[in-house]
Amino acid sequence: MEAKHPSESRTVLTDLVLPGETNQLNKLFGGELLARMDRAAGIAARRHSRKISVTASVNHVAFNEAIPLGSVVTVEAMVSRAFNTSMEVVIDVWTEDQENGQKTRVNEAIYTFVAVDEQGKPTAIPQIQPETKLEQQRYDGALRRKQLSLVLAGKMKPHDATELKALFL
Ligand SMILES: CC(=O)SCCNC(=O)CCNC(=O)[C@H](O)C(C)(C)COP(=O)(O)OP(=O)(O)OC[C@H]1O[C@@H](n2cnc3c(N)ncnc32)[C@H](O)[C@@H]1OP(=O)(O)O
Repeated sequence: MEAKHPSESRTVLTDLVLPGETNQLNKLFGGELLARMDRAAGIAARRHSRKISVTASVNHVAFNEAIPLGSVVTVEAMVSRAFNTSMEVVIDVWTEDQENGQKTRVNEAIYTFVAVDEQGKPTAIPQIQPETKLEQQRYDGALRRKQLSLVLAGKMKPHDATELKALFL
């Protein structure tokens, strides 16, 4: 399988924050944002793998800034690294000043998707070749994050997490 670039999976969803999607403070519900991020990340994973792709893990979410009612919110997702059957997808969330168009990065998240066949069995995917400096940084950190996620899920022994150990030794 030929390697692909992160930009080939780039997925951008832009939508408003409507009244039914906010809490008592008129800010966007965290769960609504998680759903938007999952949708964008799922499309990005499918664009990379061209296979059915399921969410295996939400590895990191930071709600850095609340998003007010009426905001224009852009969710941008891109595969940062592909392993055998799994992919790390990095998601950036932006709001847009509707007067001057200036964008502010308000949230970020990292999800893991797994490509599966019609029976739900994990299946091989193309590798990825980063092109930009940011893509290279995200690629380089992805194995460490994968190992952390697997250790936390009880699917890897801490002793086997070589990348994680390298941080401390
Ligand atoms: C788009 C959606 O929202 S889909 C709906 C929500 N998601 C789901 O319903 C998924 C339900 N879960 C599943 O179907 C299964 O658990 C799967 C397909 C995700 C994984 O199946 P498993 O039997 O655990 O497969 P397996 O152990 O072979 O792991 C497959 C890959 O996922 C990786 N993986 C599994 N769990 C995790 C985790 N918690 N964190 C990071 N990576 C993980 C493995 O390391 C492996 O990666 P690799 O092949 O690239 O090295």
